[in-house]
Amino acid sequence: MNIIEVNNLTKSYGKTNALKQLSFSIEENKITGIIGRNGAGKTTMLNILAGFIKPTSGEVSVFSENPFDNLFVSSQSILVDDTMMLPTSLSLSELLKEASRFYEQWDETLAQRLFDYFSFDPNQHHDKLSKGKKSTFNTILGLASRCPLTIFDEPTIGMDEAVRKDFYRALLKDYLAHPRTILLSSHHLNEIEDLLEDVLLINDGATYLHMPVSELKSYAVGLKGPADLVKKWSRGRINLSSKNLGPSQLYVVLENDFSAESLEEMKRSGIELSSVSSSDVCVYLTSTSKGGIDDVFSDRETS
Ligand SMILES: Nc1ncnc2c1ncn2[C@@H]1O[C@H](COP(=O)(O)OP(=O)(O)OP(=O)(O)O)[C@@H](O)[C@H]1O
Repeated sequence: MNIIEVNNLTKSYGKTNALKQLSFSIEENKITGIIGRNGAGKTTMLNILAGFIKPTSGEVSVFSENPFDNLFVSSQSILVDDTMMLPTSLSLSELLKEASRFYEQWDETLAQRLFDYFSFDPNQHHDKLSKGKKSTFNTILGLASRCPLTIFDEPTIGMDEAVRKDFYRALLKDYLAHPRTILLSSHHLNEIEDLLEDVLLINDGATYLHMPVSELKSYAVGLKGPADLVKKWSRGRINLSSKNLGPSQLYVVLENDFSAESLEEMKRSGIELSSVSSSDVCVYLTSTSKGGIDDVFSDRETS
């Protein structure tokens, strides 16, 4: 069953089109990574799903309802991000108590265990927390709420590496024990890909790709070797990235629609094949140039 249906969703801010005819659907009880470059429209889209922003046009349905300003949708979903506005007059322990009153499926024990594990002071106030601690507290709300739709928009901002790992682990363990629909936006696909079932790649306000992460891992292949040979195999193929590795050596990343026989033949002819991480695939697919940052320096290097 689809919990989210988005059709031709557009959101404009004056002349800026943050979302352009975005369409996708999300199945119940899956973890989907929301991936995209800066300014792609991820936050705008997630805020529309949570009912905080009204679309300019198009259709959005969450739990079969229009999410905008919808009490049912807000009781069944939570959006965790670094702009969460929590009452400054309440202490952290009072905030947890308030959350337990609002969210039907709130897990008191989990909230308290995570709170203690991350060494929070119950009398501390949210607005006085450091950036990383604020993010950590917000993720406790996200996990313990056990909302059927849980949205994390770049939840690890400011967290150190150990806390990020702990959060991902806690998310996975809790999800396995209590499956629900989770959307997780991040700029670090390499860190979260093992958690994900699907990836939704947004580029310039539109859906670029929506597929199981396992498929994304084999989406592309890297070819390195003599330039003439690499060029021969690249002919007529979709080239995602290309880099000169010296006067006669070339590295290209191609969409991997080669047969097993072709890949074997390439190897025999002296081409080195390599896998391309799903994170790199997303970067290449959404890049405006084939050579990446190297293109900025290309004329200087050859002059
Ligand atoms: N309130 C706003 N007013 C005007 N423009 C906005 C507003 N919010 C977002 N935008 C614009 O909409 C586009 C999409 O922004 P959005 O924050 O959704 O992208 P994002 O993918 O979350 O980016 P990032 O990865 O950098 O957080 C950007 O061009 C942004 O400048």
